[in-house]
Amino acid sequence: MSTIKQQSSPVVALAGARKAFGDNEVLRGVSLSVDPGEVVAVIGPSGGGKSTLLRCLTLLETLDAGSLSYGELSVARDEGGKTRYVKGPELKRAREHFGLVFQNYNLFPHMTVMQNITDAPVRVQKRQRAEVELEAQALVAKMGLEGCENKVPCQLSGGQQQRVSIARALAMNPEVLYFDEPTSALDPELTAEVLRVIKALAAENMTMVIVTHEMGFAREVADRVLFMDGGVIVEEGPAEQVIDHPREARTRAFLSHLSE
Ligand SMILES: Nc1ncnc2c1ncn2[C@@H]1O[C@H](COP(=O)(O)OP(=O)(O)OP(=O)(O)O)[C@@H](O)[C@H]1O
Repeated sequence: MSTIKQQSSPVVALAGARKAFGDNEVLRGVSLSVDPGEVVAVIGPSGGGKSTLLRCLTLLETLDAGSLSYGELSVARDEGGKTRYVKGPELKRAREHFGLVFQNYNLFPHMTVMQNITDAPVRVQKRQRAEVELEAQALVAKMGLEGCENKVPCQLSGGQQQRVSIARALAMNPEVLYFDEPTSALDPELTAEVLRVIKALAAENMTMVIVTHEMGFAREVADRVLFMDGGVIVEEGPAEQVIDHPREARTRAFLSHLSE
């Protein structure tokens, strides 16, 4: 858990987010603001809208209504109950604010570990290859992946692949890193190594929003826990409150069905 809190504007701010798929209203007025260095865990039952929230925050889905900004950049504005997005170079700039780590790693299968990590900084950010490779080498070490540099994903364990995908996201120098159930495809021993890496990032004050079913991990790492159900944030606060002493009956009912 990060201890140093800075007084500055939020890294990301979402307000009044609404999203429906046909008749299915998946987000029904969600607001979320994340400060620099803050770690937010999002928990809740299946189908509650957690992944859709992340997909809207990362511009993989568009909001029907509501607004979204990254730092000073207003990415999407609510105009009379309908969301309008920035376009072209501004949209591209918006994408540079965040990184996303998926449940199933989403690595390029034909590329080596180093190529997976260096591809986007060189190709998208047009940075110098030599400088990017130096940084990538440091990320490989930080993720405990020494010796894997020239391997392709199918030669790695799931835990190693997920650590490559974290390194790949960090290589873009994002201001906030989003995780969508980063360990749900992993066996328990491989889960531990990925959680250790995320905890180390939290200790370095990396701003993160983590959708997770791991309650013990959420308790340890999160400054704030959001409980989402039915497309709304039902309860929000420190882990001691939301996980250990939930006030809301819906939160209590969900947690009582989980084994840690
Ligand atoms: N692209 C889509 N098209 C249609 N319906 C969708 C789409 N994406 C999500 N949904 C629906 O939105 C609802 C919320 O799904 P979402 O994946 O956001 O929930 P979740 O809380 O992340 O659940 P889980 O913990 O199971 O991943 C579900 O009813 C789902 O079927």
